[in-house]
Amino acid sequence: MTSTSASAPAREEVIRADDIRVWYATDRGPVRAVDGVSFSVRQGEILGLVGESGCGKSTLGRGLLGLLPDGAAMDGGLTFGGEDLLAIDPKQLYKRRGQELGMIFQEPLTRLNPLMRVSEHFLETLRTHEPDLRKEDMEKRSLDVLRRMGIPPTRWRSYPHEFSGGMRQRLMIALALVLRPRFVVADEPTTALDVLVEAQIIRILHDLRREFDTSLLLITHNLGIIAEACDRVAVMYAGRIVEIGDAREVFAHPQHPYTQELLRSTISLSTTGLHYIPGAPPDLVTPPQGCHFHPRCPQALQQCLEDPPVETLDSGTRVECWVAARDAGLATIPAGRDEPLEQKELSVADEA
Ligand SMILES: Nc1ncnc2c1ncn2[C@@H]1O[C@H](COP(=O)(O)OP(=O)(O)OP(=O)(O)O)[C@@H](O)[C@H]1O
Ligand code: NI
Repeated sequence: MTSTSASAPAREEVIRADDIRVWYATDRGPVRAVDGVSFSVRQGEILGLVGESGCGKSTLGRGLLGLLPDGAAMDGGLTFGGEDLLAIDPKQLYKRRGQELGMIFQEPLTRLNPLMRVSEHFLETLRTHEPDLRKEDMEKRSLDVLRRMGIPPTRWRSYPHEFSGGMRQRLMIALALVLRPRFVVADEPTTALDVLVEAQIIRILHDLRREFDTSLLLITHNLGIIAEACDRVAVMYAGRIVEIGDAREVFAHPQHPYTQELLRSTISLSTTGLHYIPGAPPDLVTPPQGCHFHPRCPQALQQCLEDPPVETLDSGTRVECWVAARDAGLATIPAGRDEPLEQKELSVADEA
């Protein structure tokens, strides 16, 4: 099913993020939604991005494409197809590279114009980004992508409201893919869809990779989708990527306590529904010092009040955690700092 990136030959990096930060200006001060994130995505690779609500996943995805809303600011290094994009105003990025960058949004209805037919959506998109294409070629290419998404040519002149929710989502995906982007961010493409559509979308994502070598950042709450669709997975917590590695490896041997808790909560929700991660992600105006997860971490030590080291293990997994680094023999914790941390937040949440 899923091809493992481990056995595939090393491939060209399509996008590389270096210490990316994104913050929103608010009355209370800056919300540090993405707080120093580094990773790359190779050609044809599907990287999953998971984490609880409010951890900064959508902000990161939008930042990579230059699609941040007003009031957001970003810095750090960003390379796309070898070109250094640091110098480019993030807001210009989408205009310049829009054809090579695609975004599949969470809520298809708000992105489709109810007054425009399917045909007009496609032709307008192609005219904007590939004005030299002949109209008949635009039509041919659009119909081909629609067919792949399971939308028959007879719907070419339909309006968005004539489609079911699942079909509209596929319409959105087709619209993003008609430009044959090299890198696509899909933000919760399967939320609110039934299992059948979900399976279909996963298949389409695989087709896409096979045919066009598209690279994908797939944002989802659904760890099942990550397991089925992704080569690698990045786990985000409070603006940081706390763990990133081969998807199978991370699922089999999660290193960060947050990843472990996330996996436990998913497994038990689908069986007994008993386990959840106590507490909630922090306010990103004033995140906790040291490891941002320490107030909720069942394994937290005194040392976790200091910024955790970023270590790459033999398995290739990169993890940001004192306990994981110590257990791998990559960090020593000073005597006296290895006592468990008193967990006020956990006991409060457990009583609730
Ligand atoms: N326009 C905005 N202005 C101010 N703060 C914002 C804005 N958009 C998002 N945030 C804040 O930034 C943080 C990260 O939000 P983001 O939507 O990126 O998280 P997420 O991981 O995608 O969450 P979800 O899983 O719910 O989609 C949150 O604390 C959120 O409240
Ligand atoms: Ni989001």
